[in-house]
Amino acid sequence: MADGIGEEMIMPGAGFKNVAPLVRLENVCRTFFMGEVEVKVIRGVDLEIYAGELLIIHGESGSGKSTLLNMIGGIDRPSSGIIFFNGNELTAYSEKELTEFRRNQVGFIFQFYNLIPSLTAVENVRVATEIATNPMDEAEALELVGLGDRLDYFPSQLSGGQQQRVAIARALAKRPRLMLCDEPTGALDHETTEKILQLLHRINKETETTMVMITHSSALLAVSDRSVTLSDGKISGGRHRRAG
Ligand SMILES: Nc1ncnc2c1ncn2[C@@H]1O[C@H](COP(=O)(O)OP(=O)(O)OP(=O)(O)O)[C@@H](O)[C@H]1O
Repeated sequence: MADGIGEEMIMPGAGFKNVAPLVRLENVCRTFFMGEVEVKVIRGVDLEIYAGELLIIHGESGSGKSTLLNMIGGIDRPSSGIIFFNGNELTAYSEKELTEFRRNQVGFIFQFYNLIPSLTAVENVRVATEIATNPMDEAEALELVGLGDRLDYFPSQLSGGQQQRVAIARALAKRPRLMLCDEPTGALDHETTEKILQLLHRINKETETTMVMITHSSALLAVSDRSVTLSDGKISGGRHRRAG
């Protein structure tokens, strides 16, 4: 067994031990039907995510990482099992409550930035702030990601890394409790990847926003608080950063 890998190591790190989890998954399963064929993608996941931590989810392609992230973010619902957010049973929410939850509590960042081409950077961020209850100023959010001088640029006038920064600002501007990042650097070159991951790490530490991220980057793994591995629809192991 590799150093630091094992059942005991998927428990939260030292700084997170004595707090109630922000998110708790209990025996979560997700099955899809392809015609008559039943595909069991997530097969009994128990997981706790602590406020302020940066958790990495690993796993081979097709292991169910995005499916799991989507259920945590209220984009999708489990076929069975329970998810709690901040002590409330997310899986019992109505569609309306789930929409409110996504709007106010969750910032999503995807591999492809999903910016609206006809809107400027500041207008793209406004798409999120307009419907959030306690947003930050759009310019402030863009300032935080290093784009204070690009407020009026359209996506086509920005590099891939800058477009992802706009997407990060859009997620951050809602002041979400939870940021969910699904391969946020999947479309970027090595150098830009490092910069975006550094930015996300800085945001996690400075704003204490809880972050769950699917990434293959070993650089981020070194500084993340904890990682878990998804294999065959279950959590098969993980590790957390050692103190010191
Ligand atoms: N809506 C759906 N309908 C049917 N099957 C689905 C659906 N969504 C996901 N799946 C299946 O679930 C499995 C896991 O998909 P998922 O995208 O969660 O994996 P992943 O680990 O994120 O993969 P990757 O690293 O390649 O992005 C795949 O076999 C996929 O085909």
